[in-house]
Amino acid sequence: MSEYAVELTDLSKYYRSVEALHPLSLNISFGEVLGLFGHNGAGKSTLMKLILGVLKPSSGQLKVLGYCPRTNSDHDYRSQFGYLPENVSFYEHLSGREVLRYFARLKGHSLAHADALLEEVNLAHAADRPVKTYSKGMRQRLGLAQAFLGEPKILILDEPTVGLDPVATRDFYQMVDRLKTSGCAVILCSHVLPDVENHIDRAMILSAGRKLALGSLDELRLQAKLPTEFNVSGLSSSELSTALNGYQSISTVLETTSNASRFTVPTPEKMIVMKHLLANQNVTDLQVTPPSLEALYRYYISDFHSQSAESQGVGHE
Ligand SMILES: Nc1ncnc2c1ncn2[C@@H]1O[C@H](COP(=O)(O)OP(=O)(O)OP(=O)(O)O)[C@@H](O)[C@H]1O
Repeated sequence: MSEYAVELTDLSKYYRSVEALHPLSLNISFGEVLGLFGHNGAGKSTLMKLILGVLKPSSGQLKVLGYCPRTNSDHDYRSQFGYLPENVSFYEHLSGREVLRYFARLKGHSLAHADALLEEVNLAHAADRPVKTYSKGMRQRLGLAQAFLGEPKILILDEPTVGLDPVATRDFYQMVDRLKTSGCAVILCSHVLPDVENHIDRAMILSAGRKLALGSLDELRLQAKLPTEFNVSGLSSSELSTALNGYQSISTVLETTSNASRFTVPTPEKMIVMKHLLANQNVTDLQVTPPSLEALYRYYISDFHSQSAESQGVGHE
């Protein structure tokens, strides 16, 4: 068994003259969930298809579960992959159970596991109805059950929560958390950033095929130096200034009412500001929110675009 589930060394992909993936090096560990983010056309699907072995790299090296996914067609190797494409489609006249059992046979997994998964994605009640009668969310749940078949060692999910209701979304993330605990490496691509935030170990942001950021959210927060937001209740704005004991000079007020304020402070000063506020007996509520994944995403993307514009002389006299 190799040390990493996925190992990329200077991997690139061109479609004729279009550089869809600039040379990228990246290791993904077993039991790690990597969030893959980027605007439309950033190269996310290209990267996922390279890892699946569907596309041939233009240059560089790639190992998945220790082997090159394009040259290893061994059945036991392939059956360790789980994949949910962006647009799931199934044989419409088959029932959900028939579809899932069909995939279970293809992958060499037990039919009992297929039936258990139908329960897990909450489709048991519709398992024997033709897929053509399924709603969008039900089709997506069937797609997820197909991807989760056979406890994969590498799971690649392209927009997994599209069409899912909030309960199904929560159940989905519980399944991801469980697979992660069992040592599965997960690559999760989503545009619904607030949902993903609590379930990934690292985030990678791509733009025009280039890696703009890679790291845990804490690492990216440190790197981006984005401020932390505070919501304080129980103090007027002048009482807040006194409570902050001099730190009001580094804070930026976003909103204030007669007895509540929303403001930001530089993240390295977060603890000291919290201590001052907690020591104040008039404070009735305090919420501290670190920069969200969405804020980080916006930061890295706009930073990249402003650098590109600068290098092309856009926006300058
Ligand atoms: N088969 C193809 N032939 C030519 N160019 C392609 C092909 N597939 C993708 N591209 C180009 O490669 C780049 C990356 O596309 P890719 O599909 O990987 O982006 P993506 O990040 O998955 O986008 P989305 O969020 O819209 O799914 C884009 O410029 C796209 O136009």
